Amino acid sequence: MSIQIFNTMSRQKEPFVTLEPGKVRMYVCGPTVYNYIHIGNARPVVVFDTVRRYLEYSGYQVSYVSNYTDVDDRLIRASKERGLSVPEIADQFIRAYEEDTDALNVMEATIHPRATRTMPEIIRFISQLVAKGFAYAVDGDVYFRTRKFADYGKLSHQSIDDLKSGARIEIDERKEDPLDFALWKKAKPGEINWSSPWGEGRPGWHIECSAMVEKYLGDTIDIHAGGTDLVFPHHENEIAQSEALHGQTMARYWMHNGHIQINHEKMSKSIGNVILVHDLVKKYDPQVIRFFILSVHYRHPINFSDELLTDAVQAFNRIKTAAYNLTHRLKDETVQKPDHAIEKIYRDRFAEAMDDDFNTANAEAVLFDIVRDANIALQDPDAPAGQLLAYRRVLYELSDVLGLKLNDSKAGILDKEVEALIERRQEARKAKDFKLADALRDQLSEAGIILEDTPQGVRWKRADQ
Ligand SMILES: Nc1ncnc2c1ncn2[C@@H]1O[C@H](COP(=O)(O)OP(=O)(O)OP(=O)(O)O)[C@@H](O)[C@H]1O
Ligand SMILES: [Zn+2]
Repeated sequence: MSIQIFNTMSRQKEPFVTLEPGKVRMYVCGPTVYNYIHIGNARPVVVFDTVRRYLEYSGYQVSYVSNYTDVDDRLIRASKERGLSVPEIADQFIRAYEEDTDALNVMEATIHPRATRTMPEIIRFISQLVAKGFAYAVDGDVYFRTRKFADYGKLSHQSIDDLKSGARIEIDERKEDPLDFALWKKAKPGEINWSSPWGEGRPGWHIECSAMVEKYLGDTIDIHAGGTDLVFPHHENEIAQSEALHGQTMARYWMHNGHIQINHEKMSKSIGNVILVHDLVKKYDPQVIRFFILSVHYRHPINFSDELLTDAVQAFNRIKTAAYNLTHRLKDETVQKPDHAIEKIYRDRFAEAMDDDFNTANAEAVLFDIVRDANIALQDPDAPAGQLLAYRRVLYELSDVLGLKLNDSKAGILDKEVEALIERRQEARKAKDFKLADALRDQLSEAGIILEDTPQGVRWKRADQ
């Protein structure tokens, strides 16, 4: 079977066929860099990094572009509040983004363009839209003439008239039509700005992406991706701008990840219900966070809870422990030849899961199949080394495709994870949820952690120390 991708445009899975054989051009809408990223923002980063890794594993050469939106209203507001310039704020949070995504083992993008460094291309793009009659300038602003683009609404499956009646659109006297959206915004006094044929100003958010896609990947690309909140209006507007100008399909496959929610509400900076990656990595191994994000199919929502993360600690620990035990058992072996037939079984199952619209939940289940079978073999003192070596190799290989690092120099659970589990157990006891408290004690004991309740609090040690 070939790779199948669920395309938001057609609302169905389609066989993946690239524009150019063996090559993938992929663009993922990146963060607006005015704050730390939360676990919701981390989801598209991890998911599409995994898509990229799997495409490369399958033999494609991938050009992966992900932008930084480094100027917009929120950056301007943050700059005023903190008395720093917009580029200073952007630099700070680009660094923070790099740190967080490095921790999550996200591969470096082929190119990470910044909107503010793409200004000549953005201005030229807008000028060409004006020249073609798809945009008009009013008093220093420039708007896109939405109704002139006949396919508007095709990605979000809405007609222009539905949009008009349903939309929360501010009435703006200067626009010809309420559906028109800004390509260029006139600068307010003292605001950061760039010179343009329409005066000093800055670009709208949507046009940045159209210009960066065109500059770095071309008029038609293979995959365009982001969170599902970007379908409308962001991606709809990108399509309108790019297809109006180029007269050809902007992207062949549109992929959108579901949201991470808290209490069934989207995690979002504007609501304030966020859990920052920056904070979460202090409590959990970043590999566990990545494992957790991939444990659900990317299109499904995830209702975030500490409980899910502590389950992930436990589950990921089983994989690391098996990897450690295999390495330990094989360390005196001189046999170099793995049992290829065994490797193939799991590789095929893994490919079947990932070919089916990147079903990482099923792909992780294949890792657990390996762990289960390897643990059985490890119990057998006569298990052939070639078999154990195959388990070890395929476990590492497939974990690596998911971007999961199995550091087997030290088996098991990290100190900070033990502390997170203990903290949760204390909370459970305070809430008189003794069932959960006991379950957490069992979970820790399975991971080789012994708890001792003392008048000074909980002490813990490792069984093997
Ligand atoms: N709760 C979430 N779950 C999954 N993806 C999300 C979530 N919130 C934002 N995203 C995605 O994160 C990426 C970065 O977007 P951006 O920096 O513009 O965040 P944002 O939309 O401003 O976040 P917020 O909603 O918190 O303000 C986008 O692809 C967006 O779809
Ligand atoms: Zn975009």
